[in-house]
Amino acid sequence: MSRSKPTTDLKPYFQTLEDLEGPFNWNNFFGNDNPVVLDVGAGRGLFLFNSSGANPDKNYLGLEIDYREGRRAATRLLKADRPNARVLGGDARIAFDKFIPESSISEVHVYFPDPWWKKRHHKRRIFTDVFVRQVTTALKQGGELHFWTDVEEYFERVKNLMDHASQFAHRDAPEEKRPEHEMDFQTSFERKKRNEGWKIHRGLWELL
Ligand SMILES: C[S@@+](CC[C@H](N)C(=O)[O-])C[C@H]1O[C@@H](n2cnc3c(N)ncnc32)[C@H](O)[C@@H]1O
Repeated sequence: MSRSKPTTDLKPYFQTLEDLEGPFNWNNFFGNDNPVVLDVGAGRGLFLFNSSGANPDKNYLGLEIDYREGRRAATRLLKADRPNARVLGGDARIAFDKFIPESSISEVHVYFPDPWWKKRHHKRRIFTDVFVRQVTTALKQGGELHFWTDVEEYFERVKNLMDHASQFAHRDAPEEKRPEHEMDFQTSFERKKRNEGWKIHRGLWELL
């Protein structure tokens, strides 16, 4: 993982938690009051890129602990001139704790988080009971939590956590379609995993 300093020419598309002070004021951050969507572990930013283009009336913020990946995602957004999308370098768990105001987020998306296969490493997974509490605090009423993974055991664990989160209602995830174009997958990992033939488990919950 690369934690080297960001190149400043990517500002404001890429900034790090160290560069900023929390909690954010979204109007100052994005320059408008449009709904804010978070992508936790944004990777190379395909979701940010496609969704910010398709929904110019929403603001997108990717949280990415690997600065090199985050810069790559931000470069894509800079080249496409997407004023409604940004990447924040740093640990999403710290971002939720210190930077994201309560009841201010419309959607949280978690796509293919690192599975940390070994049981003794499961505590390093991003999606834990603490994370559910952080997302509950961050989301507005009616806000959505999207979670996709190819790891069945991780999905079952998340379903179990969400079954116990009484503030959330389970909703049907959108129907799975195979995009015609390789750039139209939801994320780079979706493209990779589906091309390898893996089944994708998809969950959607709404904050009541
Ligand atoms: C397997 S990749 C998936 C990337 C992307 N969501 C996709 O579907 O293509 C998981 C990503 O989560 C990032 N990540 C892991 N832990 C994180 C954390 N605590 N905060 C922010 N990003 C994290 C990793 O650096 C990596 O880019």
